[in-house]
Amino acid sequence: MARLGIDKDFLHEFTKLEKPVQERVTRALTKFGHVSHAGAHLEKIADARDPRFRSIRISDFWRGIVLAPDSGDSYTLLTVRPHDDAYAWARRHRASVNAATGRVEIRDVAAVEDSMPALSRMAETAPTRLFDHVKDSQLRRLGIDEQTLRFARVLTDSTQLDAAKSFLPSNQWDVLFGLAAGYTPEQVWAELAAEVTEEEFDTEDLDAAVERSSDRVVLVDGPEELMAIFRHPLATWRVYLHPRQRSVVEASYGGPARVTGGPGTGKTVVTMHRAHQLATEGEGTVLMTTFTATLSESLRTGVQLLVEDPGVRERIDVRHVDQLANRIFREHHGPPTILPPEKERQLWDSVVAELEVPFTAAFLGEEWRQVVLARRIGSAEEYLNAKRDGRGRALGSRQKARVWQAIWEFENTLRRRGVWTYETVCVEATRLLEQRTEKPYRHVVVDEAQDLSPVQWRLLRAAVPEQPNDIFLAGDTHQRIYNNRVSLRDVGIRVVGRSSRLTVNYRTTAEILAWSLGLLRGERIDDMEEGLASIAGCRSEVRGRHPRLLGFPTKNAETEHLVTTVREWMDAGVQPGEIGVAVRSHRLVDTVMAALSAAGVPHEKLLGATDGTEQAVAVGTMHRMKGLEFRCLAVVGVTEHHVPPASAITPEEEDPAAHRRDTQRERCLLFVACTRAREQLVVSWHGARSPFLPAEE
Ligand SMILES: Nc1ncnc2c1ncn2[C@@H]1O[C@H](COP(=O)(O)OP(=O)(O)OP(=O)(O)O)[C@@H](O)[C@H]1O
Repeated sequence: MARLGIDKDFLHEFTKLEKPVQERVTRALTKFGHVSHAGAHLEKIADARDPRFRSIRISDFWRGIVLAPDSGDSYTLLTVRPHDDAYAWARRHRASVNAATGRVEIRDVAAVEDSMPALSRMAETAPTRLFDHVKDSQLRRLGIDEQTLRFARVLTDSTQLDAAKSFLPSNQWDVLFGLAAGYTPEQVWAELAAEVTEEEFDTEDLDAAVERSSDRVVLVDGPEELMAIFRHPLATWRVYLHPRQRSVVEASYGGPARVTGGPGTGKTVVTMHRAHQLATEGEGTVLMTTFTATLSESLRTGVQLLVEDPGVRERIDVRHVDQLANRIFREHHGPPTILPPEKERQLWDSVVAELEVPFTAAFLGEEWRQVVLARRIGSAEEYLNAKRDGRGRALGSRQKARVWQAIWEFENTLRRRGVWTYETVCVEATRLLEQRTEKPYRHVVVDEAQDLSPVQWRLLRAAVPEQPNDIFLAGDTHQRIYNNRVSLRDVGIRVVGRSSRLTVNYRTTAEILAWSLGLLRGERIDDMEEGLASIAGCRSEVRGRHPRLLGFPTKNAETEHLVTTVREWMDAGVQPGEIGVAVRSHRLVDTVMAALSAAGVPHEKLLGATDGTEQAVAVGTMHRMKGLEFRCLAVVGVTEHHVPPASAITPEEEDPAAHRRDTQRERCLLFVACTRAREQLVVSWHGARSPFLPAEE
């Protein structure tokens, strides 16, 4: 029976085809998958560059190009194009097997040949060449074949290599990119070797190479699987993991492990696959968790898509961390009466007034969370001796005694009234779990780890016994958007020696990523292990438009322009659901919604997770944007005094450390918003621009 494979690049192309063409493709391939003599549907192409290319009829006007190896029975769809274009593609491209990885690769041979004469001429007069420092034998060992070798030898600078990204085989381009970026051949080999076995590959056996190429070809078992892939083509992660991601997913760890990486590097994808893997191993229930309801909702959708076996799916419990605390609490005490945040603030105010302590309610609330709860302090003595890292304002012992008095009064009032805050529910649930010998979970997998608070980490630690593969966490401290900071070590989670970093961004173009990274330049950001985190090396290999920065005299002019931009995107074929508008305040959400309404543009307020299938432009606060992505994104109202808003920043004179921390958090929030854009980003303001934006260029 024939096996159909779909090349990853085609899935990206598929999303951009018009609906009727997509339907034709699905129909043609479903028919193809049904017959036992699949070859019967394929036609030889007389002048194809690669004799193993065949064409498949999609409609009168459209053709697909399929790779049909000489032996074996697997067929891989490489591209679908208008008739003439498809044949032209087949005349330019060739498939081969990479000697180092044993995987299939496709290259535009004609483009390599066309660019050689000019590059050779330039190289003749250049004093040095890009790869002078690397021997031929080293390049060959890294999988560079003869044609790419000749090409690499005439390169004189890295912009020429950048331009070759679109036509060289991608694995080989990656190797050259690494070497040009200053990595030694050994370092590049170490990256490759982590992904492949030390096996001799038969570079003629394309069929075996297709089987090995799970990073670029998905082999489809039957029409239903094919339909599922085409229904969610953007969920390419469902079927593909980069080998580096796969090694993180499949590793066995002696204890807690974590993966870090900049935005869009696939951390969420990795956590879902990790949960799937652990649930498949079947040692017990996997808790998959994060810090908000919206995010856990999108994890749940992802898990449903990814995990087909209902038995395995049942072993993955997706819930956000406060939900877990609430569940454990209820099991023992029934539902808690929660004191809402504004009431909590009033309670602090009344404590301040009653005891006449010289501190603000905000200061006391933060001291309680970040010192008392975070360090599990239960007595005045413990508080007097406690480290107060990260708390700006120094306190003498008499001041500490007064703070403690206020905190004691606050906690005592909660007890007396029988009310709880989210934090105290979490603390109580942790106490209950610590008493249990039977823990509710065998594994815990955490996404967006940077935003969990110390009390939440303690809860998770208590929910799973300490053993191999107990906790797996993914996060990026550059994307922290709440005030929670933690030292993992302090909460009993040691990941030393079990940390991996992902560096390739799959979401955003290189232009958008580079510009967004510039927003954080110079910031010192912790790594949750008492050191500093680095985002160096985070890169995207997809090129696109530069972000557009636009200032307007008035808010009206800015929103009018936003409407025009959204219309232009839609006219260019972008679906409304693929467009997002991010703003800092709820009030601006309403303004933008009103402007889109008046213009008749379909839109909706972002309340929960979205997978881009809604037929409406998503408008939401920057906080709501976490974990999402949009093909085109406008970040609006990035105006002085609005980003950051004065209300979100502790005045410097009141507490310089808190001021720095708040400012950094707001900067990170803008960074998170901007890195949600996949292809196009527009950042605008009215009046003076936000101090976070680079000054006029
Ligand atoms: N190996 C891969 N090949 C192709 N696309 C990938 C791969 N891994 C991830 N992606 C895609 O990249 C995008 C970003 O992935 P994901 O959301 O997991 O990143 P992240 O690191 O969690 O991002 P962030 O921290 O910004 O929320 C998604 O569209 C995902 O489908």
